[in-house]
Amino acid sequence: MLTDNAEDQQTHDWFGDLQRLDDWMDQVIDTLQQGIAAGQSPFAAGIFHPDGRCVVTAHNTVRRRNQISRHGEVNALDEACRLTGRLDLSGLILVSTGEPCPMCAATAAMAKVDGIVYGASCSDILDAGYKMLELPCEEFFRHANRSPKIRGLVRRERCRELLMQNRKDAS
Ligand SMILES: Nc1nc2[nH]cnc2c(=O)[nH]1
Repeated sequence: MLTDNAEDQQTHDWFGDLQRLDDWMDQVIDTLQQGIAAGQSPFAAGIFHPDGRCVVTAHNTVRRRNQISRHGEVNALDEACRLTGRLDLSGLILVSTGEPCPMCAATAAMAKVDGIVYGASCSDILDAGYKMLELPCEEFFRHANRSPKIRGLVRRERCRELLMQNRKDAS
């Protein structure tokens, strides 16, 4: 049975807590900047409890690993599964500096996350020269049998700026 405290944590209105969403995105942006310093593409993601606690953050490692699927979101989801020992991440929130592409959205759906928060939009990512399948995340989930709560454009200007400063064709 849940204690009162645990119940509070489960029912916390993270979706409407704009300060919390900004704080989460700031943590993920720090990880993105570590990725850039390590020569990686400007994307990162994290997995959080609704009560605020961070399970993990991870940046994109496509270049370092030479693996096309190593997007920030997939790395964070994989690592959260490893750390928690669960393949079912229901109750947790995926926070990403960029709108999840269909591969990342599908991985989030498989992991059953309760929510997705993203910064830069699909069109911001394309503007910075990163090709993605042009299917907005909300559109993807309209066709899926699970629908996490989705909150986009959190710290969008900062996430977009980091994309534009690290354009794909800049190197
Ligand atoms: N959302 C997202 N889009 C990308 N496009 C290229 N890499 C990435 C990534 O890691 N995340």
